[in-house]
Amino acid sequence: MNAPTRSPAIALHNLTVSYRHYPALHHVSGHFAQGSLTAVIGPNGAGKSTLLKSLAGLVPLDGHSHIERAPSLRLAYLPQHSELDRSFPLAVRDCVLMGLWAQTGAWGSATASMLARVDAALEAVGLQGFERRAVGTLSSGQLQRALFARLLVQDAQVILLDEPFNAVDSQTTAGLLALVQQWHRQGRTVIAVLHDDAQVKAHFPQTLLLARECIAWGATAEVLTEHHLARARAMAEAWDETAAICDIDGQTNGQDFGTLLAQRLAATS
Ligand SMILES: Nc1ncnc2c1ncn2[C@@H]1O[C@H](COP(=O)(O)OP(=O)(O)OP(=O)(O)O)[C@@H](O)[C@H]1O
Repeated sequence: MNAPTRSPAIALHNLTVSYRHYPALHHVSGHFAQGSLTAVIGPNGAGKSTLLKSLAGLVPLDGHSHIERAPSLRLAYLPQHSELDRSFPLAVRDCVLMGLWAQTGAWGSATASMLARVDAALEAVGLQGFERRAVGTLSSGQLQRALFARLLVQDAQVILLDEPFNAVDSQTTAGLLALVQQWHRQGRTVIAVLHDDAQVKAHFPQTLLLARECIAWGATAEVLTEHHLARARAMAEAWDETAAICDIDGQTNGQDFGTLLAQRLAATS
């Protein structure tokens, strides 16, 4: 199954990422079309966050992998909640202003127009009046809105969202989803890790289903089939957490991964 046919914003060539020689993601190839809106789904531990981190340039790729994108492409990344340090003493307005870091520089000061952009972004996410609040005092939903405001001021062409609606109530989710739709209409490329299949079906035209490798990638209705989902679950059950190497022939750590996987898949067909 192929990813969309519009020109690629980002192409993955045999993308493989390992942690301490243990493969979290392997041999993923395909592309995110420019302006596409893609959900990345899969079981826990499927490599979804690793994919986003590799796109953001935060983890090293294995030797034979390559991510192809224009060097000038501006990219914004929203990590998972659990990876944020909320104890850092930072006011909401400064947190959002960090989205303009490329323009302010590490020691530069914000101009009046930058502060106006920050305030407009805070208003767009319904956080006017919260400018001086410490981020550590915000609720989960308020913090996520502040982080979306930061994405707004970043004005990136590619936006990476890792479980953006986790621990967020339905009303806030609806508001944040409206922003995602707005980014899509503006022609930005949006890639979001999600766990809610109904949400994916309703709002995300493209889906990449991962189980450490690509199970399916294309139009959401064609990817979210019981066959593909069962295959992803079977892959997850067959994962060998102690495998020491990633081998393209399917042999891991001296064990016949292919035979084990075939048994699991036969049980689901
Ligand atoms: N920094 C790390 N060091 C070692 N192993 C890691 C690291 N980060 C992730 N992993 C491992 O890589 C695998 C893929 O993790 P990843 O977080 O990408 O999966 P995920 O699909 O996002 O999972 P979830 O749905 O649970 O968030 C997991 O087995 C995880 O334990």
